[in-house]
Amino acid sequence: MALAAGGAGRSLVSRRPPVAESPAAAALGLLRIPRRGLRGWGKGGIAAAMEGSRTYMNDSAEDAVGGGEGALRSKVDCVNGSGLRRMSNVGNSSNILWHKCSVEKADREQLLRQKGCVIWVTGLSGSGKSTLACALARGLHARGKLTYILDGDNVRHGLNSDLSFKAEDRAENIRRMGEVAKLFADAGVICIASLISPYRKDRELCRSLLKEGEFIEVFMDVPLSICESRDPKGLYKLARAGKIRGFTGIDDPYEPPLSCEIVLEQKDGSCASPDRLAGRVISYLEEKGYLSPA
Ligand SMILES: Nc1ncnc2c1ncn2[C@@H]1O[C@H](COP(=O)(O)OS(=O)(=O)O)[C@@H](OP(=O)(O)O)[C@H]1O
Ligand SMILES: Nc1ncnc2c1ncn2[C@@H]1O[C@H](COP(=O)(O)OP(=O)(O)O)[C@@H](O)[C@H]1O
Repeated sequence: MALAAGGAGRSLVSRRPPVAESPAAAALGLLRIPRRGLRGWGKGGIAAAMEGSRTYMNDSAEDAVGGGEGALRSKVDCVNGSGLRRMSNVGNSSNILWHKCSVEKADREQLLRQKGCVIWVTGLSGSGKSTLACALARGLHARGKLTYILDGDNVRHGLNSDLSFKAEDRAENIRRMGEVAKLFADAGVICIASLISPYRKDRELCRSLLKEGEFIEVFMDVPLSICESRDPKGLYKLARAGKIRGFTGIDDPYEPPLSCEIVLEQKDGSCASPDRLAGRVISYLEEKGYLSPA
């Protein structure tokens, strides 16, 4: 339960032992719970401190105030900011509170004996993204690693079914995929996101959601002529006939990465098998330590 300062904050103060404010904590908008105990702080002063610092108390802070040795450690945690947190305004969401849990990414990674990350596969339609994603999932599964594929086509069947292929909808499609992929990585899963993601800035935005090294961009570097000759869904044919407008590579741009972690090149007469391509990505993961526990 998160209690807001003001009305709810005041009622908390009147029910609970009081909390002190230090200048540094005030500057950070945090409240400090003193080691020596919680007696002797006037209700009015506490309420003023809470209002002044726009600080809020969550469950763990309330538990910490409950007393005992264990609680003292929790109180120190509160000082460090794990118990007391600031309300945020994010986008159109106001007064929201990040709730932290003591079971964290590293714990899940220990359990799974791997590191959560995002393998972002980008390329033209027909470049082999989905095929690579499957080969990769198979290869990693065989090694006992937990993966999940977020395929552009598939996610457009549900979560992203409200989005078209115009530029702003593609951007939103990619942003949502990036956010979902980030959640999977946080779960400790090796998330394979496979979508055209044609615009550089949208891919960069997704990269920026993750920690350094956790976003592994794989470019399916396959010439349009090969993709078009494959045309497994007949979409290029329809696009050339003007029956699909804004088709990537035909009348909508694809911006290849300027620098990315892995380039899987396929040229006429030198197409490595999907398993071989997947093997290159697996070797990269091994080298970077993603297949071992945190
Ligand atoms: N206009 C247009 N341009 C490109 N692709 C189109 C279009 N219309 C439908 N399709 C089909 O949708 C699949 C691409 O979806 P994505 O979510 O990966 O696209 S994007 O990242 O938002 O650009 C893509 O799948 P893949 O062939 O697997 O890439 C196509 O089958
Ligand atoms: N490495 C490869 N070598 C030869 N053909 C491939 C390879 N990878 C994929 N393909 C073929 O190319 C076509 C498009 O592959 P797909 O994975 O659906 O591409 P995308 O998801 O990028 O649209 C399919 O017919 C698939 O069998």
